[in-house]
Amino acid sequence: MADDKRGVVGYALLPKKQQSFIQDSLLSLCKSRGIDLVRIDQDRRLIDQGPFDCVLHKMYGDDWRKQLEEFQIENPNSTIIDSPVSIERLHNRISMLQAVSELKIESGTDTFGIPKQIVIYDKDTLFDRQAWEFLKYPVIAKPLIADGSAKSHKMALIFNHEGLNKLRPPIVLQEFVNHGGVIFKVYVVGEFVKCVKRKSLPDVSEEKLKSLEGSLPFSQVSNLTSDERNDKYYKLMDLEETELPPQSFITDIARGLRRGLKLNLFNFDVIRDARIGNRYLVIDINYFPGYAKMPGYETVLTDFFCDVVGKKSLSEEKEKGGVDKLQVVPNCDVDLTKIVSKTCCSDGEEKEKSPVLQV
Ligand SMILES: O=P(O)(O)O[C@@H]1[C@@H](OP(=O)(O)O)[C@H](OP(=O)(O)O)[C@H](O)[C@H](OP(=O)(O)O)[C@H]1OP(=O)(O)O
Ligand SMILES: Nc1ncnc2c1ncn2[C@@H]1O[C@H](COP(=O)(O)OP(=O)(O)O)[C@@H](O)[C@H]1O
Ligand SMILES: [Mg+2]
Ligand SMILES: [Mg+2]
Repeated sequence: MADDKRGVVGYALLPKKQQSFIQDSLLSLCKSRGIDLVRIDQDRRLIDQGPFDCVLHKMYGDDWRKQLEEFQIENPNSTIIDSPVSIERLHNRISMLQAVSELKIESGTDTFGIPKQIVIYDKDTLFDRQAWEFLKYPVIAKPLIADGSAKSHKMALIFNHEGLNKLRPPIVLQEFVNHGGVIFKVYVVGEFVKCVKRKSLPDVSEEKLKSLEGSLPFSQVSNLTSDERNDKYYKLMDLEETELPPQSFITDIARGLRRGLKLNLFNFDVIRDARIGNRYLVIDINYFPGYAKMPGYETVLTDFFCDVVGKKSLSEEKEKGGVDKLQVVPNCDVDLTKIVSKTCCSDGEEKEKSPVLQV
């Protein structure tokens, strides 16, 4: 694109996402760099709107997917961020983490992987302890489907057999790994990678486990409100004291995942195994996460949009075209493993997240 021609990025986001992501500060920075962010009207067909150099979206469903396909056929030069097929892989907590297991990275002394886990489709298997004897209590029960619904975030820490009663398969049972109560969130925007710290579930000692009963439901613990964060229980875990993982190691994983998943906009959650100080476990990958919580998100996203629509980024402008252009990961045709469309974890009731975890 000639650098004097404006780039147009159309966005299709749910109202909550639009509110958090499309901030005036982002709009004006984009504008000053020759990019217009334009809302896609979801009451009209996508194909009747535009032109868009890029379509940015976090919308689901067959109809939307068809609209994107139609749009791409009519507008082959437009870039869709990201391909619905690639995004769908993240809607299943098993296929999501397979991408991590498939990664081959030379990592020196630090190692990475995923926690031991099993997918449970029925109650018989759930209560058949032999079927998952390789998992020791405590375990975390997660809904198999991670489609962004409130239900898909409802989890439970299971301390013993009694805690299984409230679970509703299909679920993933995953080994709970003590990690010092701090989680690392790694935000990826194209080639850009940023790792931040957030509070997580506290460790469960073997001693404590003996006295714990049944299960403990929780939801989106890393998104605590500031009141919850100041609660004396969470204050025990000192975020500042916790060292970040080595940046180059995290960047290698992030870039490997980006290529493996064929996605440009995602984040992943990493914990450091408290038993083995240099072992890192990826536990969750999210499409188009809450970027507005990332310091300087406006610059990072604006640079990315410039790359996508073929405009010079700020650093290129400064260096007068001296650096290579970033490559947007192209759309792909990944064959999805089994995707189940409905699931429920725990007792399925609408419970509030529990700010104070009595572990
Ligand atoms: O709303 P936010 O800003 O907390 O962002 C959520 C993410 O929080 P994070 O950026 O990782 O702290 C959140 O990440 P977690 O699953 O909490 O690790 C999800 O990405 C969530 O999307 P969805 O509900 O899974 O579709 C994200 O929600 P949406 O903004 O997409 O609704
Ligand atoms: N295997 C695990 N071991 C220890 N803590 C975990 C594990 N899996 C998840 N958690 C904790 O539970 C939280 C929610 O789990 P996660 O898989 O990230 O679900 P969500 O998609 O709702 O964010 C994590 O942020 C972390 O605090
Ligand atoms: Mg998470
Ligand atoms: Mg998630």
